[in-house]
Amino acid sequence: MSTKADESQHPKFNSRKVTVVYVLGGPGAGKGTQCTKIAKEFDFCHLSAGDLLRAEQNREGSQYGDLIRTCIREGTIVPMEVTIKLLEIAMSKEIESRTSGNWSNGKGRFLIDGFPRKMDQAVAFDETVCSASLVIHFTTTEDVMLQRLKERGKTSGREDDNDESIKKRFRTHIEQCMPVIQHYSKLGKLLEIDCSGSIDDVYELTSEAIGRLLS
Ligand SMILES: Nc1ncnc2c1ncn2[C@@H]1O[C@H](COP(=O)(O)OP(=O)(O)OP(=O)(O)O)[C@@H](O)[C@H]1O
Ligand SMILES: O=c1ccn([C@@H]2O[C@H](COP(=O)(O)O)[C@@H](O)[C@H]2O)c(=O)[nH]1
Ligand SMILES: [Mg+2]
Repeated sequence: MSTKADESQHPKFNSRKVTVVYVLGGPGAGKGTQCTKIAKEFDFCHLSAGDLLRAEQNREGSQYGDLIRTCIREGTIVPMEVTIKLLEIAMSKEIESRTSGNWSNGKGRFLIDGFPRKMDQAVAFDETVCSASLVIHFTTTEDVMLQRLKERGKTSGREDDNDESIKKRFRTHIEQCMPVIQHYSKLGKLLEIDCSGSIDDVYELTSEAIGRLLS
């Protein structure tokens, strides 16, 4: 994978045709869980930045494998060029594969889960790939997130679902991700959803917000 930017067209996707929703929240807040449900009901493509990075980490011949592994274990943010390129490739593939279906004429809907995590990523993606229409921020306490991660860690096999990595991921969330959330709040694009309740309760609030966006 080359991270060389395509400078022929900026942004690559027109936000009037391609709807992008960023889904943010601390580690274990439930972003992936809610995105899976929304994608199914509202015909969104769900792209988890973390999942794309893990797949690239495990791809034979990837020059970024070691870098990604270290960042994930340490709870730090992978340089934006890598993550943005992975997202851009995944979006292009999805649009290409759906041109004969509901997404005709290059239209599309993307839930981008766990991205942008840092200000440089937010600015670069909005400017060069596609500007987000909405930013959902799932909020709850670290205690709730910790319990969810501990439970998930029993079976997830994720290298970062351990006490040491979780502590670092919480710190990164506060130091790097919160400024991104404040940025979108100032732009009037932020919707905060309390995710302390059950999966179904949180989904009710989330699906209402997505319904409003699409109406
Ligand atoms: N509202 C909820 N109530 C109870 N458990 C939940 C809720 N939402 C998600 N979970 C569980 O919590 C764990 C973490 O959820 P999920 O993987 O969706 O979080 P995430 O925000 O994507 O985390 P990460 O940032 O680490 O990828 C999972 O085991 C999931 O089943
Ligand atoms: O934009 C991103 C998103 C994620 N990362 C790294 O991946 C891990 C895991 O992400 P999850 O969303 O929890 O699956 C995250 O802690 C970062 O290390 C990233 O660098 N950039
Ligand atoms: Mg997740």
